[in-house]
Amino acid sequence: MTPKRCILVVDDEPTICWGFQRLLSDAGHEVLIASSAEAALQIAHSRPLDLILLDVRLPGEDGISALPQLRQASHDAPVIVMTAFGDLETAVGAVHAGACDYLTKPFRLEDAAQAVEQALHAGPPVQADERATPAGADASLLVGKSPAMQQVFRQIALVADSDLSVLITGETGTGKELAAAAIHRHSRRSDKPYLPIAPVTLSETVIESELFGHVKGSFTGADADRKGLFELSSGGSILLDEIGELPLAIQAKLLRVLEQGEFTAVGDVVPRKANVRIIAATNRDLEKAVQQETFREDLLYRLSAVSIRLPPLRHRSEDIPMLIEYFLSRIGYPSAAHAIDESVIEELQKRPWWGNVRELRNAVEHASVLARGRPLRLDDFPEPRQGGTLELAAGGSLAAAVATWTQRELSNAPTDLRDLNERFLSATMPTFLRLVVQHTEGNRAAAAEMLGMHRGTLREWLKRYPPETETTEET
Ligand SMILES: Nc1ncnc2c1ncn2[C@@H]1O[C@H](COP(=O)(O)OP(=O)(O)OP(=O)(O)O)[C@@H](O)[C@H]1O
Repeated sequence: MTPKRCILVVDDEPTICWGFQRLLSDAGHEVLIASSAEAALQIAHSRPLDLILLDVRLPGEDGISALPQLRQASHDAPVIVMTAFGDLETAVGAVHAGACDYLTKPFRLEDAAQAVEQALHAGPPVQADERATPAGADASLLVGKSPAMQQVFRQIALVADSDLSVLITGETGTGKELAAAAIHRHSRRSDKPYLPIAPVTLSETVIESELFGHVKGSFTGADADRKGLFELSSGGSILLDEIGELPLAIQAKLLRVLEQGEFTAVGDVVPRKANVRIIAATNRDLEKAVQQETFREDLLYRLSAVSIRLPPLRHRSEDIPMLIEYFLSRIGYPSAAHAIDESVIEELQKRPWWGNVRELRNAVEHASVLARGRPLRLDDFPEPRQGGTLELAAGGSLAAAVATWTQRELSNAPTDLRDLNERFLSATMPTFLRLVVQHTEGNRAAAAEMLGMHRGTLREWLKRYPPETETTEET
């Protein structure tokens, strides 16, 4: 059992203070309460503290700006910051100012108790970071206020400054690439290169040379030495998107980078040092890929030292109003904050958004073109992606189904039909591709051959129109 410690709770909400008082004194600790940063500072100056739980919103000085003084006055006692409605910038700001953890309200008491125990047992306190938190460039903001996104912000903030590799998982369009960029932006490597790369778009032979470079004469056409991405991003971070699609031979080389911090360029014998933080992203179930022997278990183990899961939009529909406003203001829509009625938002919140935030962004942009500055109506929005199917009535022909779909779309969108082709493909391709790949028992190479296309093209299509069920990698 932890020896008795002195814990200061700084919050102006009596219920929170009361909750902590009970929880922590039941665990045998002494609990002090302060309802403002100023009062907390007085206490910190007057007696030794083992831990501070600090709210962000306080009546006078706010928690984040008081944090450095509080740490100084308490001789670097660990601080856990608490906030309602934190965004990523607040979470990162708290960690940079020296917080050891970050709790978003409302939190479960068990989670708070766990954070307290971890903080009390943690090693030497983190040093405050002098860097100002860089404000995210508009298009790189990770927007959300749902508890699930708050967890994501917390994880990003806690992991950003370390050099650990991070695995980001989540369905297509959930913001994995944005999360990876945010990790780099808030890390100590932020002034060094950040190179996102999706090996899936490259042919297998090119991937190795792209990642690790090659020496002159190592293959036909290699008429000069060429640096790979690992060298070009030296000191920075690399995002390996669609990591689940990486060929096994390259997986082995990547494992070497992770384990030994070195790699060898194609055609070279001398190993080179890698100073790159690896962030990987996937929408595939890598555990399943390990079972199917298309992904190395040791690599998965290595990559997922920290893993962040981005929740699908349908599980956090409370983020939809904020995201709509954000996308509207990004395109400069007039009165973005009031451009859409509550009842329309409620209808949009009921949709499944299989393409997640990307689908929502496209839908908002589509609706804004139709609405031309007036408030957005539900019929300005494209039809939801119905898991990608065209409904074929019993006995009906494919042509009849296509005709019904097309007529409906044409009448729904009287003024803007620029993305009609894309919507047709989104409605049909996921089913088409799923059945073709199922037919070849998951063998994408065979599926590509059957369709008379390059494997890379099929990969692109599968990425763009993901089938609803998983397929296995080519053999
Ligand atoms: N939380 C968010 N806030 C703002 N924009 C978002 C958010 N999540 C996603 N987006 C936007 O949605 C689009 C898709 O995001 P992103 O490319 O990061 O998704 P992804 O999960 O990497 O998708 P994929 O697996 O298909 O590569 C981008 O335009 C991105 O800006």
